[in-house]
Amino acid sequence: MFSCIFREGNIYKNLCGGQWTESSAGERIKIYSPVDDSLIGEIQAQTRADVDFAIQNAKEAQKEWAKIPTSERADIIHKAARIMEKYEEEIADVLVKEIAKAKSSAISEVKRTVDFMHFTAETAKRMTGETIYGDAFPGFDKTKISLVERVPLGVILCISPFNYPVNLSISKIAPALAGGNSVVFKPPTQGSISAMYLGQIFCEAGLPGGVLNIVTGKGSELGDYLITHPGIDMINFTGSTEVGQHIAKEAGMIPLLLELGGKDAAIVLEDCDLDETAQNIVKGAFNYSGQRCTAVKRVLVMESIADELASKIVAEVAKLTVGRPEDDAQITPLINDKAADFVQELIDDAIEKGAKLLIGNKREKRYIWPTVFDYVTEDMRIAWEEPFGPVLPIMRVKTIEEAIDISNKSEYGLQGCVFTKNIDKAFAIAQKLEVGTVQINNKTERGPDHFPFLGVKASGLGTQGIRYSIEAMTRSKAIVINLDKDFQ
Ligand SMILES: NC(=O)C1=CN([C@@H]2O[C@H](COP(=O)(O)OP(=O)(O)OC[C@H]3O[C@@H](n4cnc5c(N)ncnc54)[C@H](OP(=O)(O)O)[C@@H]3O)[C@@H](O)[C@H]2O)C=CC1
Ligand SMILES: O=C(O)[C@H](O)COP(=O)(O)O
Repeated sequence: MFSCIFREGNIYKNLCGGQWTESSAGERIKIYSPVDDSLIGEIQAQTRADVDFAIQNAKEAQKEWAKIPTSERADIIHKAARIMEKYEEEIADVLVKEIAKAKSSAISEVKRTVDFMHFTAETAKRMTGETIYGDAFPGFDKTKISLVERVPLGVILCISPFNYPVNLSISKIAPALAGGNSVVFKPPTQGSISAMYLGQIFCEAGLPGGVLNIVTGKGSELGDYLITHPGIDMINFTGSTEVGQHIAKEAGMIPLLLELGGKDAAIVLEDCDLDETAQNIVKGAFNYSGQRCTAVKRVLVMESIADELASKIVAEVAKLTVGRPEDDAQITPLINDKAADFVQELIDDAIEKGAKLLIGNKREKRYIWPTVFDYVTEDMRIAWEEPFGPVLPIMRVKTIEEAIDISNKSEYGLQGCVFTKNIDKAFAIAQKLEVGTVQINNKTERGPDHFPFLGVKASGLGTQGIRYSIEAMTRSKAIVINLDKDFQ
């Protein structure tokens, strides 16, 4: 086997067709740290010809990979997970520099990814097909039997976002491979170096050449060529609603799994435990500086307890540390200037339209101090738009119906949460919220990773989650046996 060394100095190469490749145009993209603008490394700016090469290799390798018994495919995924543990510290350090994730969260991302891989390998081994007898349908009998198995879709294009470049990449790649597919993986440009370790670990684990192929380059330049390529059989994408909707328009008649933006609401009723609720909301809103699709992005609170909740939220927010990710600060610089400018725009709009600033509205370059507004009204952008940054709007409501109505008016439908001790009320609200998942007495969040995770409306299409992802990237194949009726 060729050596698994994916970098020379700080120049990173891509695993492609079982080789470590460079851009055929000889072009590279420099990756700088959002923390201090230092140069972290250079990735390949690949061309259309490189994409063709990756997809052609994926196509050929998939045929053989699908023939390998599931247990052997699972063994390779287990092995890759064990190898990833070896790189835990190194990958976490890259995440800290490349996407400004606090060190402890970066370590958690790697650990969660290792667990995800082991669970995927085990789940794949336990997935079964089914046998259906004809006699349940009028006019047929037991001589007609359908044997239904799940078969791979072929070549899966996996595209992941910057905020979890390791975990949200493996949450596509591992289930795709487990199901017998090959993969063309396009990591986020800011996040590529962290994501590139996946090529390294699968190479070390002995994954056959061509089964996993990495393509790097700017989505705005290479994206359309990838998503419309006739060699791609399915697209599994996590990222912004804007790009997700563009993919849905352009991709043609292939299956899509899209996990997009959100505007998750926390509905807070009078009888909740206010201390726990405030702590939950603050964690949910400000982890990784709010750069999570599942972040709590607005609070809809009953008027009678709004003052008390707001002061408890402010007390929790005041404890958050702002600083460098290597020092494990809770609020770290946003991913780029554009993101910080956008968050500042939403803050300025809220102030201009009369929201009451409770804490925050301080900025230094890409650092935005955690900001909370009270008395946010429906005419303000922050009531509807996803900041992907550390800003939390509080909207006061008079009734449960009003809270449900505001929650459902959003274009998004990822998650929602309800805080109350009354399970009957919680359940009734949960049933009315137009979202993929409702959390009762907990912040909105994706995990544990074997639960279904999905968005409705502009938040997505299809369902992720270990078993659900394997199902989404395989299809039913039926073979019907027609027995001789004379032997019945
Ligand atoms: N629902 C969910 O599970 C999640 C949703 N998100 C959402 O993602 C957004 C933040 O992530 P961000 O990375 O900025 O999202 P983007 O949509 O900007 O980018 C996501 C990925 O798509 C690529 N891309 C960009 N343009 C195209 C194109 N035309 N065709 C194909 N691929 C393309 C990007 O590449 P490049 O980096 O080179 O531009 C990147 O790899 C937020 O809106 C957030 O809510 C994030 C995480 C989870
Ligand atoms: O990228 C995201 O925002 C994730 O899908 C949410 O994951 P989390 O709830 O585990 O942070």
